[in-house]
Amino acid sequence: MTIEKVSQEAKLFLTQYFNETDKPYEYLTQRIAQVNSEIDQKGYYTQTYDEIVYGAKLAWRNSNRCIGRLFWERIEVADARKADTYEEVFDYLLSHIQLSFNHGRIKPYITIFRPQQEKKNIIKIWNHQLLRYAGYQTEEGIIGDSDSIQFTKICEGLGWKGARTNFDILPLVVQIGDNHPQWMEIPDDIIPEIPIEHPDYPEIASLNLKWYAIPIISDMRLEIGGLDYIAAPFNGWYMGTEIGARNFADEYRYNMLPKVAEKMNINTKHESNLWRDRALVELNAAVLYSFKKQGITITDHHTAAKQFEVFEKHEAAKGRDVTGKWTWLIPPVSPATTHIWHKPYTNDILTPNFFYQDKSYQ
Ligand code: HEM
Ligand SMILES: N=C(Nc1cccc(CNC[C@@H]2CCCN2)c1)c1cccs1
Repeated sequence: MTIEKVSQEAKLFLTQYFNETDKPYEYLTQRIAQVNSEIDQKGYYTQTYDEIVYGAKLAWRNSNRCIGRLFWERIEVADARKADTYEEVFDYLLSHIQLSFNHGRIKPYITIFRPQQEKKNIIKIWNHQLLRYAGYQTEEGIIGDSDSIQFTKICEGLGWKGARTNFDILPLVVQIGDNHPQWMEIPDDIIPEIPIEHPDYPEIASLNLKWYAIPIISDMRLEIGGLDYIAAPFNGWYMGTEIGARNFADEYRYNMLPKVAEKMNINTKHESNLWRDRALVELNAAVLYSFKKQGITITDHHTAAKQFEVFEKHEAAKGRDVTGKWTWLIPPVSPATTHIWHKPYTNDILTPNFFYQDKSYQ
């Protein structure tokens, strides 16, 4: 991005921020003048804490694929822009896991490291999520999460050794500047995991399924006012279908539907008895039941859709259009039972926002 572009994006963001928070106009013109002189000197500018907080909230509100946006104003921000060493970065990441977990009452949280524009000691997080299971391709087939096979190879190449169970939590992998990446095992006692059981089908527990409590996305770029925060891990809480209808159900992932059907004693010979759908619903019910039993925040897809509908009403009341990506907003279980199925959304890309970025490894 050229420095003219940074200045233009800064002005757009600051104007939106000051207007939406009813700050006096002269404060805005002063801040824009200050930012422009800093950009003239350094080619970039430093945002205030309040600016990165509002920027993170706007990025969430603008996330077209997110059904959880009702709570966009309720996110806590850890300002990690001063972090400079591997020790400091790993410490922020472990704190993020613990503070967002909050003994099960999960808090939306984002940790923001320095922007790419600062050039020195650029921090890159190689993990897709801070908590995720390893995957291994073996002669006998796949062990663990097939989504992680490539990253697991990278980790083992860096010296990490997985136990080769279906649920090995991967190490944190961080790279500062052009230095060699460093990895760190996450201590067992801060990894919240939930064993999966079903209130009416006791046999399901014997599948020995479990999943980690918090999804913390750590490989997206947060863009605010022309600055690129390429390390800005953020979390919400899970929607049960993510685990029950995708992670456990996809054939190329844990492929559990045939096993769940067997534990429910339903015949799997003919698709026409909908054994796959019965297994899917009860697996999703088991995920929701198990999280709730352990007191861990989770939402079902019906509640999440209703909350999204309230978000749409709030935005309309503020005179703002809701942008969305329909194919991501509809849940993978019973999508047509939600209002989302029955209405169109425009997928305009606004900033601030979260974007995919090239993997730090290939
Ligand atoms: C508070 C509870 C939240 C829930 C229940 C929720 C739910 C979801 C779900 C189900 C998806 C689709 C994921 C998939 O299909 O792989 C999603 C996508 C997304 N969410 Fe949320 N979300 C929440 C909070 C947040 C927060 C706090 C942020 C950021 C500050 C966020 C940003 C995003 C983004 C950027 C995507 C798209 C990711 C991609 O394109 O791969 N969400 N959300
Ligand atoms: N509940 C969540 N789920 C979520 C959100 C964004 C991205 C993801 C991971 N999506 C990647 C997978 C793999 C391909 C399609 N989905 C999960 C949240 C994660 C972080 C904040 S909310």
